[in-house]
Amino acid sequence: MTSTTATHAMKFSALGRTAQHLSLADETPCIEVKDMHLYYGATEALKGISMQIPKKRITAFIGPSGCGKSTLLRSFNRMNDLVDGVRIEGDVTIDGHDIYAKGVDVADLRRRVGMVFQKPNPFPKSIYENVAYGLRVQGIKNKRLLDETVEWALQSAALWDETKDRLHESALGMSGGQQQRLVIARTIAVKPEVLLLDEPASALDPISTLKIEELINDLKDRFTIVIVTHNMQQAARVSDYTAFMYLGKLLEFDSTDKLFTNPANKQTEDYITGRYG
Ligand SMILES: Nc1ncnc2c1ncn2[C@@H]1O[C@H](COP(=O)(O)OP(=O)(O)OP(=O)(O)O)[C@@H](O)[C@H]1O
Repeated sequence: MTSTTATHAMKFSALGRTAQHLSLADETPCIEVKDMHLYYGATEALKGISMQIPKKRITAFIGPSGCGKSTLLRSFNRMNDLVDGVRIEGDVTIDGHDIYAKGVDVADLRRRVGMVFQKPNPFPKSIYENVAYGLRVQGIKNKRLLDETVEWALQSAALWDETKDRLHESALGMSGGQQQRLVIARTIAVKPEVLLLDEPASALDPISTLKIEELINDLKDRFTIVIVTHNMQQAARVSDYTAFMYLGKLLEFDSTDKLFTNPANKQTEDYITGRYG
């Protein structure tokens, strides 16, 4: 560690974690992005992004407002396709499959690559029907399978104990934190491979935020997780790897321990030490 980074970057104790000694070189890639450019009309929002997001790890995207974090995240399940005037160049593959290839079933892609947004968005239905929703869309009618999957998803989302006696009550009667965990349960009920989380805790109180962070940690053995967060302490607490973006570019991507304690890039260091943002 150089004297500059020892002075200015965070210390492990400040990260609230022990060192993991992870390295991207040892990981199996899940999402591979090659020289990706994304334009909203004439505005180039992503300027040649290349990265390999590791499988069954938690990767955080950090960077100042407007640097392209959400745009990059949304390109992994083609949510940007819904925006008028978007143009994309470059390649994105997930488990080796080009997700922008002709003939890709986008609905199936979005089942495999689930997404959770900042604001909890439960459907105005019962807790049970929220979680069963994706299965019903797939045509599954077997009650036992539905019951088992709903229980599994709610257990996985650390919500079963709170909901098992009120499964048929409206999801809209839950607290914001419970609603967000319900949305995560709904997303994982269809057994996706990848979970995209776009600032999933930023609308929640500190205790609900902590529960979401614990939940993300519990899920990481089963899913590849990518999380956008404004909260650097949160990135440091929950993620294995962190990508720092700035003005549409990926400036640094490394293990979270390395990026926060010994960043290679001066702009990364300025950002994580709060000099701009
Ligand atoms: N639907 C859209 N139409 C046009 N421009 C957009 C759209 N969405 C994002 N942009 C622009 O693309 C750039 C990147 O935005 P994006 O939301 O991806 O950044 P971000 O890093 O996630 O920001 P924040 O942290 O504020 O959410 C910004 O300049 C933004 O104004």
